Parts: sequence; structure tokens; C-alpha cells
Amino acid sequence: MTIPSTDQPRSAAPLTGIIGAGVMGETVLSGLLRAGRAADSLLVVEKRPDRAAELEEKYAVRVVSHLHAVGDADTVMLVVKPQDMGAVLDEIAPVLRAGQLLVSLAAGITTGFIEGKVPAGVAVVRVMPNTPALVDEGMAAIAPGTSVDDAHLAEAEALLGAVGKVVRVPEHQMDAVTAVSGSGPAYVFYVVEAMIEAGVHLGLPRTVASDLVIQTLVGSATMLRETGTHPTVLREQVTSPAGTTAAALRELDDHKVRAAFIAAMQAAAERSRELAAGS
Ligand SMILES: NC(=O)C1=CN([C@@H]2O[C@H](COP(=O)(O)OP(=O)(O)OC[C@H]3O[C@@H](n4cnc5c(N)ncnc54)[C@H](OP(=O)(O)O)[C@@H]3O)[C@@H](O)[C@H]2O)C=CC1
Ligand SMILES: O=C(O)[C@@H]1CCC=N1
Repeated sequence: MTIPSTDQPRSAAPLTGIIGAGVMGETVLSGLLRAGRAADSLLVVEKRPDRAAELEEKYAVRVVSHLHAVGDADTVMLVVKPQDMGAVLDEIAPVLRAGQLLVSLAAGITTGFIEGKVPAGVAVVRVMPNTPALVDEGMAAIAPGTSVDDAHLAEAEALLGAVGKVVRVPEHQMDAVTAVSGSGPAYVFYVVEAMIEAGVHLGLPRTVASDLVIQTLVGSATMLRETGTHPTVLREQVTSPAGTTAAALRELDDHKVRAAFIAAMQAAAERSRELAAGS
């Protein structure tokens, strides 16, 4: 596939650069395309030639250098690991300019850290997305840095809103957001794995156990969203006196599963704070 260079005619949409095309970078890229963004309005930075060719073939986007993406783009999204952020910021800082929007999706990395590495006046927005964005059911929180105006926030909201819900939070809540919705899908998949395994232990074929668990999850999540009923009420509706659910929930309480979830999420938030400190 031939990828047009930036000096060829292209759509009038503002240009968005995406630096880092791993799990989350590709999730954002594919979501923006599904939402109707023109492929020639996206500039992707990917260093590995085989991966770059794969992205060009699959999405018809241009894979370009860091300096090209940042020099041309109106908005730059940083989707590299927290540990790679310092090096990437050092590389792109010389071509960033005041007023440009820099959207970071990296866990832990603060707007203050980013602002300390880029020219004054670059508008930095910190985002915590999650992987259900891949099916347009993402949940993202955004927090502004010091040079951000309403138009910048609206642009960041539009980018993430293409693949799910967006909420604005003060930055000091970002570690908690990371622990809840950023890492959250992994906890849900962990519970799903355990329930399928239990179904198999109880004698169900794995495919049947899997179908039962996934539809139960989808149905329960839809009830939560569509009824607005508190989860405690919904749980009590399932729990007949002296019945099967009561027997199961007593086991979960005996194994301190609720306390384990709280400890797990405290650990996630603490890890987010450690990433901010550079470890
Ligand atoms: N996965 C998730 O559920 C979530 C992730 N995030 C955040 O998103 C960010 C990315 O995570 P994720 O996608 O999972 O990680 P991945 O490791 O899948 O992706 C990171 C990508 O960045 C690339 N990369 C590294 N250095 C550079 C560079 N200098 N220039 C361009 N690309 C580079 C890597 O390329 P290569 O492999 O060639 O090194 C890789 O493709 C992280 O900061 C994470 O905290 C936030 C919320 C949820
Ligand atoms: O595990 C991580 O560090 C990233 C951030 C939130 C989800 N995944």
C-alpha cells in the first residue's frame, strides 16, 4: 500500500500524531478511524519497521518520524510506557510549540513532569483510558495541566470520547482512577477466568461455562447501567434466604475477597505513584 506523504493533498481535519502504537496506541488509532477520522489526518510513530508496515497496511495511516509527527500535528498523543516518557519528551521537545496540545496516556506520569520537559505554553492533558475503548465502551478520565484552555480540554475529550465515556477529574485523583478504571478491566477478566474455571470443575464443558459467564457479566453490567439501581440491591435480589447465592457469598466473605479487592486497588494506586517518581 502506498502511503501519501504530508505534502500531498489531504483532508482538512486537524492532524493528530500518535507516538507509540502498542496495545493502547492501536486501540486509540483504530477507535478514531471507526469514529470517522480520516486516515490521512493521523500520523503514527512506530520505530519497528515490521510493525510500521503492519499498521500502514491495516489502517492506511502514515507512519512517520517523531519530529515529523510533532512538527506537523496540531495534537500529539503520547502512548508509550511510563518508563519511556522521559526519553520521548526529550526527543520531541525541540519541535513542540506553545499552544500545541500534548495528550499523555501514560500511567503515573504527571502533567508537572511533562511540563518540565517541554517548551512553556504547550498544553498538556493527562488521560487515563482503558482497553474496552477497543469496542467503543472505554472509560477515560482527563486532567488538565497549567496551559490548558477549554478548547484543548474539549479536543482531548473528543479524542477519547470517540471510543467511550470521558470524565474530567482533578489531577490528584488520577492514581485512584488508574487503580479503578485503568487497571479495572484486568480485575474483571480475572474474575471471569475464575468463574469459568469453577464451572469446569463443576462439570460443565469449557465452552458452555464460558458462554454462561460472559452473558452473565454482560447482563449484570447492563442492569447496573440501565436500571441505575445500587449494586447492593441488585445483589440482594439474587440472594434468596438460605439459598445457593447466600452459600456462595459466605465463602467469598470467609476468603476476604472484598478486602482483597481493596488491597489490590490500593497497590495499583501506589504503583501509579511510584511510576510518577520514576521507578
Ligand atoms: N494497556 C492498558 O490497558 C493501558 C495502558 N495505559 C498506558 O498506555 C501506555 C502504553 O501502554 P501499552 O499500550 O499497554 O504498552 P505497549 O508496550 O503495548 O505499547 C507501548 C508502545 O510504545 C512503543 N514505543 C516505545 N518507545 C517508543 C518511542 N521512543 N517512540 C515511539 N514508540 C515507542 C513501543 O514500541 P516497541 O514495542 O517497539 O518498543 C510499544 O509499541 C502506557 O503508558 C500505559 O500506562 C493506560 C491505560 C490502560
Ligand atoms: O498496568 C498498567 O500499568 C497500565 C495502566 C493502567 C492499565 N494498564
